[in-house]
Order: sequence, then structure tokens, then C-alpha cells
Amino acid sequence: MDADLKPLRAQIDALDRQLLDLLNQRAKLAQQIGEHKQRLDMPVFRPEREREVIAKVQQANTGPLHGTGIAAIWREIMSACRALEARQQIAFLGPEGTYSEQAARQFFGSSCAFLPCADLDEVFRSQLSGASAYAVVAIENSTEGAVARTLDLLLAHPVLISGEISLAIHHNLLRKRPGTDGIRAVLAHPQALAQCRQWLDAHLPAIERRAVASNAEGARLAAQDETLAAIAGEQAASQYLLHIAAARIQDEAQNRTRFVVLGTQTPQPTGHDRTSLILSVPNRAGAVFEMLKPLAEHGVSMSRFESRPARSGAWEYFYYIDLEGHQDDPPVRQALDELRRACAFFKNLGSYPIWQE
Ligand SMILES: C=C(O[C@@H]1C=C(C(=O)O)C=C[C@H]1O)C(=O)O
Repeated sequence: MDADLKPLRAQIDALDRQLLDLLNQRAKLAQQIGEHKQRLDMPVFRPEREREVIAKVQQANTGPLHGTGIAAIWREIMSACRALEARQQIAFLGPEGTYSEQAARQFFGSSCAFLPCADLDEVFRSQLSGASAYAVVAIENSTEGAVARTLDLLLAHPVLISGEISLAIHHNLLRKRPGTDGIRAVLAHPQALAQCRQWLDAHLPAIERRAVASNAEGARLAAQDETLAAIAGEQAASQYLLHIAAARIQDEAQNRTRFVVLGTQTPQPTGHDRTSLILSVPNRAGAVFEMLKPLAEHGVSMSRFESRPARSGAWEYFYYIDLEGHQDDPPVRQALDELRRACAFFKNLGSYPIWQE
């Protein structure tokens, strides 16, 4: 009975008052830091500091709250504190309800302005023009590999990566009514169609698969026509009031997508960092082996190696390489110096904290 809960709820209410006082004390300190940053023209958002704050509270945590819950709570606290310093805009691939939006909200917390953009080019433009302080773009998926357009835009534009976030991606079949009867076409981003290929082959083998600009765009269209189904996340289901006709239809249960955060700053080292590079070498025997030698010699681990055609017609490639460590860590710095000298093309996209759940 609720009456029995009354004393416990009274204790919770009293604690909430204390938490509120403490949170506002914390917010006042963040405001003072904000004033200091404004005087010295320093960046408001400091991902390396936020990572440190979360690591410290997780270490101090004795439960029963879980570490992931602690991280989620503190991300929102810091987002609200940051908004007192400056309310920043974050660009992502829209429309509302995309996984990119989910990644952006999880990374920055909800106390920001979020700008859905029509395509990836527009996302980059919004950040490059300064209209948005940051942009969040998908870079690779654990089932389907690289997002080619993102790689090409990282090469073409003077951008820096200030952070990353990796999300578990669960796809669902969404439509206006339950069940799969009467579906004439399944709409999704080509990556999502590819990630659900086996499920679609088994359950909707004769149904058209139609590529659209984003999964949320597919959901928006499915909300207008019950012969259309979309593949998208739960967020899109609630955004467009759709039924989940089938849940978790991705072929790989562990399907994940990694996103990078485009910004104008390189965060300071945290001890758990990644550095992203784009390199190219002439098309001759042993050139790629030579290119990788400085990494081996300085004991720098490579966590990713991806290639894209250089479009020269000469079978030349750009190599997208992620290293473990920060460019200010001596072994990484030495390896980068050697790579810069040896490669025909060298672009450092920056160092940033490795995402921690
Ligand atoms: C308060 C600061 O500004 C922002 C807010 C933070 C916080 O609320 O703890 C941490 C880092 C910054 O993104 C700071 O730089 O310390």
C-alpha cells in the first residue's frame, strides 16, 4: 500500500532537496569557470575533463547504482552546467529520430540545441561555417564497415575530430500497423538495409527494398502510407508514432556504429586516447609496409586501417588510420613526425578521448 511507502518517499524528497542545493552549487562553480574561459577565449566544452569527471565518480561509486547509470547521470549534469557557460548547437544527419541524433544527445547531453541536416555534406558545412559548434557523423559500422561519404568529407575539409562515441544499434521493422501483411516496400538507409539483409531475405524475400537518405526519413514516409515499412531505431518509432512490427532484426546481435565528433579543438591527453590520420604513399612495391614502419618502431598500436580510392586512376589510395595514444604522447609524436616526412600526403585529424560507456 502507498501509505507504507510514505516515510521512504519523505526521505527521498529530503534527499532531492539536498541534491538540488548541491547541483546548484556545482553549477555556480561551472559558471565561474565559464567566465574565466570567456576572458581567455578558451573552449567551453572540454571532453577530456568530462571523461575525467565520469571516471572519478565511477571509481568512487560503491553502488547500488551501476557505473553506466552513473555515467549517464553525470553526462546530463555536465551538459546542464555547460549550457550555463554557452548553449551550443550540434549538427547531425536528420531528420529527427536518427541514430546520429541519438549519438549526439548521448555524447553532449540534452542541454544543447540540436540541428538536423539534410545530408552529410550539410552536416559538415554547418560545423565548418561555425553555425554549429560541433557535428556528429557516423564513420563505421561493425557489420557493414566504413561510411564512405564521411571518409571523403574528412579528407576534403579542414576538420578536426574532438571526440567519438560508439552505440549499440538495434534495428526494428516499423510501420503504421502491427504485423507484416500488406507491406509493399521496406525503406531505410542503404547501410541499414545491408545490416538486415538476412532477416529481410528470410521474412520479406519478395518485397522491394528502397534506399532513402536516412532511416528516420524512411520512418517519416512509413507514417504516411501503411504499405511502407521502415527500418529504424526505437526513437524513430516514438517520433513518428509507428508500431514495432518486428524487433531487433539486424543480422549481427552485436551490431555497433562508431560516430566521430567534429570540432575545432584537440582535447588534452587523458591516457585513453585515439589519434586519426589520413595518409597516402606512391603506388610502388613496399610503400605501404614502409608507411607503417614508424608505428611498429615506436610501439604505437593501430586500431583501424581503412582505404579509399584516391580517384587518380592509378590505383592509388588514401589510408585512414587510427592509432592508440595522443599526439602529445612521445612515442606517437615521434611516429607522426616520421610519417609526416615519409608520406606523399599526411593529414592529422587530431587526438581525442576513447569513448567509455
Ligand atoms: C566546468 C567546466 O566546463 C564544462 C563542464 C564540465 C562540468 O560540468 O564538469 C566539465 C568540462 C567542460 O565541458 C570545466 O571546464 O571544468
